[in-house]
Amino acid sequence: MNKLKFRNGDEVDAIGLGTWKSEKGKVGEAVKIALNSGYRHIDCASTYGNEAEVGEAFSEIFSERKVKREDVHITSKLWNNAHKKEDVIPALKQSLKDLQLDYLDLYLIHWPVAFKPSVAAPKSDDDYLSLQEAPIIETWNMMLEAKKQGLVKHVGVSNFSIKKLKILMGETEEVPEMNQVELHPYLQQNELLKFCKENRINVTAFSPLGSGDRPDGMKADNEPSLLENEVITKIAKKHNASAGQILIKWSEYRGTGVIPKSTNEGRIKENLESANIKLDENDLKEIADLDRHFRYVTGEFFVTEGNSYENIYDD
Ligand SMILES: NC(=O)C1=CN([C@@H]2O[C@H](COP(=O)(O)OP(=O)(O)OC[C@H]3O[C@@H](n4cnc5c(N)ncnc54)[C@H](OP(=O)(O)O)[C@@H]3O)[C@@H](O)[C@H]2O)C=CC1
Ligand SMILES: CCCCCC/C=C/C=O
Repeated sequence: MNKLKFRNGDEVDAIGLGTWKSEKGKVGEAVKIALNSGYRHIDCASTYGNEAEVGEAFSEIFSERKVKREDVHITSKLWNNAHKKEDVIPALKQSLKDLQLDYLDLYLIHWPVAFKPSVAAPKSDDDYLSLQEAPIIETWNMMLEAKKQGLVKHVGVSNFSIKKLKILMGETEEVPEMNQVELHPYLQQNELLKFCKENRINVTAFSPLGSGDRPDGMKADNEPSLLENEVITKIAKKHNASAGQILIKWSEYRGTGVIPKSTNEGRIKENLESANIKLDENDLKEIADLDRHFRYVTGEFFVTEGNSYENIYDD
């Protein structure tokens, strides 16, 4: 499998397991199945509400010593209500406690959006902090402080546009090591990918299969299906593979990480096995032609009338 390399030489397997929407009562088993099947990259976040159960699974697997902690890359993310500088390290320590870990491999600022500390999901403009109350550079500096303290090995961001990366990079000496963003054939983000590559920022693709299990309130009417796209299904048939495997392999070809979510044993294993598929130039050309700038995870749930975050993505 392809690996992504950090600036200090550390590496992470391109394919990891996503855990957003993985239900309590299922997520721990999914993580254990993944680690026992060969996954060495797990994507978590405090806002997924399931880190404690993921932590139980880590504890069980690492205590068995069949998989070593140091061989697994574990990511978590700072939620939007902990951007104030005094809140960053306590939020990180809570994730470490829930995940039963001494350190994270990667900690990301989840969104370039700041809520008041008491707010989990904003309902009105009053629920946001202003840029003066929570300057992103102060949040970033605390991420770097967490790295200095050895609580995390690498730090990065998520859902950052080129414009927002440039603002951050203009004010810091240590630029993000990762940008985790939505990426799939309908949203190829070639410009962002090029910018990140030029600046040695690794990229991880989220919602690579189209995030079909989002709650209805987060879905647009008549969303296009990636898994049922006729080009993808045709290529899948040609390679005797599933549509999901083609989508995952395509991300690997582009040099990004990719973190498909599943709590189903068969699909967890199937997704990892996509590493064994080989796509040809014609497949890649046909998939490149599917780009249509379509987002599944729009960030609309952060928009309240009049707040200043209406265009999270600057596009
Ligand atoms: N940084 C950020 O802001 C974000 C990060 N993420 C991260 O990315 C991960 C993946 O994205 P997510 O939005 O969850 O969606 P995905 O694109 O990974 O899609 C998940 C859906 O696909 C199904 N599925 C999984 N494998 C297959 C397969 N081989 N064939 C058919 N269906 C399949 C899953 O069902 P089942 O479980 O039943 O298999 C689930 O319904 C998240 O879980 C999270 O870790 C996601 C969104 C935003
Ligand atoms: C309470 C969960 C809200 C999720 C918002 C979007 C983030 C998705 C995945 O990371």
